[in-house]
Amino acid sequence: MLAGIKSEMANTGSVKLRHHLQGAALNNIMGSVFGKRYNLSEENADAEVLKEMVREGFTLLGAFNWSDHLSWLPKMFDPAQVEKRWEEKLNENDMVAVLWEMIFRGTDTTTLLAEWAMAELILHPTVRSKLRAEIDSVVGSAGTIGDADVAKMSYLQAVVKETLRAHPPGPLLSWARLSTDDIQLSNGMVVPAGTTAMVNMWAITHDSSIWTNPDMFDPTRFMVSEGGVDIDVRGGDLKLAPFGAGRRVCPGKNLGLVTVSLWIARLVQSFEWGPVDSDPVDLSEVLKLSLEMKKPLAAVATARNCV
Ligand code: HEM
Repeated sequence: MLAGIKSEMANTGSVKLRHHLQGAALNNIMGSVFGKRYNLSEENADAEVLKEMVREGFTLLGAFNWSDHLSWLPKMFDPAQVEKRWEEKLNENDMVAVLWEMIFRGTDTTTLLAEWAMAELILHPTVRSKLRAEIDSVVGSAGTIGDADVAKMSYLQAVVKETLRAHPPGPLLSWARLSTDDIQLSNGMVVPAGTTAMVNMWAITHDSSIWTNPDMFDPTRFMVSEGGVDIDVRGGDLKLAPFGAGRRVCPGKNLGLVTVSLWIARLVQSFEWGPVDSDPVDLSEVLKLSLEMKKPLAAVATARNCV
């Protein structure tokens, strides 16, 4: 990824970060699932097909589905035999689906989170230099950053948490859920069995009764040493549960957090980042199944001596 960014900068004078992140994300997941990696410095038909499948998967999953709202419909019309297969054991198609789900869920989420984080870092030079100072203090300006180093970087983790709060990649978690029983809420309301419910995590993470200045990008809110609070973003605190919580919590949450933290640390260590004057950073959002930057991030990345 770093070499690709350097080369695009040399050729065009600026860099569109998203496709570099998508390539790295795909390689990461394909490496974990199939032990396979692509050489992304040249065109690769397989990798392009996979990226297109991920894009299509998100569009389909986010599309309106009558069966989510009319619980009797699948009993009458169920071409994929979903109802019948509840009773069966996992077959080969199910296993393919599980592996595909990891590729599909693990690629876009990490890409988008890293893109949002870099956009905020470009807009906030003081946050960026504080992060750079932390990275340099842990590994030096040219040291290779590993997972163990990331664990020592509390400000980096705060930057990732603040990005998850400001721009949760799955703002509606998995969109629709169907309640199987009547559920009594703590405020006295009852959600009757058979209700389709959505959790709006974006609304929770922007609620001013929960967060001070929710529209401000401020990683120190998670720095205990600076008066902030350390929140477990992996489902332990519903104020900020960008991976969901409970039985259907994201199984890739630890991998996602480590991956994105490592990418951001390496990107900040390796390049000086700045905006493109003719193409400024725009934080407008577009909601697909995930929350994307409407205008993909363009930046100027000047290599430091460690690349
Ligand atoms: C920063 C990165 C990531 C974010 C923000 C994220 C977020 C989410 C969210 C919000 C859900 C839905 C949870 C719910 O409905 O309660 C989910 C589900 C899921 N995620 Fe992730 N995810 C990330 C990375 C990954 C990775 C790296 C993988 C795979 C290796 C992965 C695999 C899955 C799978 C398989 C599900 C479906 C779980 C189920 O339905 O039971 N995710 N993720």
